[in-house]
Amino acid sequence: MKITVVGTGYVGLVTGTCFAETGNDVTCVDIDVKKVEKLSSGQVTIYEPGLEKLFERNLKEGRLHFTTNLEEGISEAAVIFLALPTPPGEDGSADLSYILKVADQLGHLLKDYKIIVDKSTVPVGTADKVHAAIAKNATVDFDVVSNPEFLREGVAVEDFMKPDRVVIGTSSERARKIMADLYAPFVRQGNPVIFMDEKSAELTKYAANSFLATKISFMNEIAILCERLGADVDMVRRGIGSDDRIGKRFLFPGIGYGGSCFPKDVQALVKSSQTVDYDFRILNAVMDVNEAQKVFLLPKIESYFENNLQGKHFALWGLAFKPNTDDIREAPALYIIDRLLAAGATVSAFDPEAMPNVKQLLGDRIHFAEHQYDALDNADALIIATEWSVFRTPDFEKIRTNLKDQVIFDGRNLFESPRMQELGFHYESVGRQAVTRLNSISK
Ligand SMILES: NC(=O)c1ccc[n+]([C@@H]2O[C@H](COP(=O)([O-])OP(=O)(O)OC[C@H]3O[C@@H](n4cnc5c(N)ncnc54)[C@H](O)[C@@H]3O)[C@@H](O)[C@H]2O)c1
Ligand SMILES: O=c1ccn([C@@H]2O[C@H](COP(=O)(O)OP(=O)(O)O[C@H]3O[C@H](CO)[C@@H](O)[C@H](O)[C@H]3O)[C@@H](O)[C@H]2O)c(=O)[nH]1
Repeated sequence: MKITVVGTGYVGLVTGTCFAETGNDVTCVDIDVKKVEKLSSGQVTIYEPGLEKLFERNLKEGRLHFTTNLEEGISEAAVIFLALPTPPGEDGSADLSYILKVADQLGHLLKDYKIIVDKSTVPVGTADKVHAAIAKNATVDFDVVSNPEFLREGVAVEDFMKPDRVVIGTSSERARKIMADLYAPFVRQGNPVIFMDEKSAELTKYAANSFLATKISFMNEIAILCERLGADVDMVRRGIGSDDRIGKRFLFPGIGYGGSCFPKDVQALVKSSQTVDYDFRILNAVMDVNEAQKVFLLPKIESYFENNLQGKHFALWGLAFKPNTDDIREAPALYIIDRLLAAGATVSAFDPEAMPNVKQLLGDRIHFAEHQYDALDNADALIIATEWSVFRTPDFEKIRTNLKDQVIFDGRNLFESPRMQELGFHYESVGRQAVTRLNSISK
């Protein structure tokens, strides 16, 4: 099938590449000229494990094309996916201007029946708005379908190729058949395509993200209780996660959820609720807890250094909002850095992929280390903000000798507390009791 993806960012590039991989002829359209040039010349513009190989193969075999020209890009397509940004507007509700602008243009450009698919995360009622914006100028028949995307960054290819489910919202029988054909290769594993109306599909996406964010904020509050009551959140997590009704996943406490989706989508659902005169109380609490959680380590750090961070130097491992991505949108590490700098401290950071993005944002306000161990030089303490695999089994001897003082604040619970104590560290984490060194080995 010939398909077009409008918007070749994270979701657009993965969507286009994966549809090409299943034999479709895919044209990706983007207004970013540099991005289109890079992609056309074979350069993948995002860091996503497994994507490059698929991208190169499909580009070489002629199933992937890139253009900045919308008219040319959609001319032969049967299905047009809109994978455009829906950032928070000034009041926190989803900004639909990117989507509606393209919808408006499409109305002028459609020459035969096409399906226009909202792949972006959009509030309930957007399919109707997109339909109206196209219909204003269109002279041919078309359908608008809601097909939200559930991929996670870092495992995006796997999520797309083997989805837990595909949600397709449409009231058109014609569109339903074409969408079912398009997704047939992805649901061979027995996972379902769930057909529903457009509004339910739109709400499903927000409900999924908001529910997952709720799980995280809930566990972060349990972690606080664990610390105060003398319990261990790892034990509690295992204890409740073994109940199938609760499930093992997304119960990891930490320093808050970040990324380009949860923060904006939870906020957008709260705003949507307000438009129908409903105060979504649980989600307001989820957001409050997350705000506090992003800087959860700060009071621990301040207390250790007796409320004086002036002149202190910190090593920071992890800048991306989670491992296996270079994405720093709403990354908790950035909030920690801000607070440390404001308190007069300095920071030397290391991240396997995200440093170029942070450099663009912060310039020389912090130091970027060549290697994870270089970041430790002369540091008063190590702070861990992202659970990259390379941080999980470090050379503790190197940490000990490179750090000025053997102190670790771990926002991702990477290590076992008793072991850290044996190794001679002062170690504080999330939802577990702080341990202090048995034998202090200060330099
Ligand atoms: N990033 C994720 O993990 C993820 C997962 C599921 C859903 N989503 C949702 O998918 C949507 C897209 O997210 P993203 O992270 O891919 O965004 P992104 O910012 O990475 O990419 C958007 C792309 O659209 C392009 N663009 C903007 N205006 C355009 C126009 N008029 N014509 C053509 N291209 C245009 C931009 O240049 C950019 O390349 C959002 O609604 C997001 O909430 C994101
Ligand atoms: O137990 C957990 C799991 C996750 N997180 C944090 O939650 C955030 C989001 O993580 P994750 O969901 O893995 O990343 P995203 O790539 O943002 O994916 C989410 O957002 C996407 C965009 O809407 C959806 O498509 C995905 O289904 C949804 O998982 C990150 O900051 C994680 O550190 C935790 O703190 N504890």
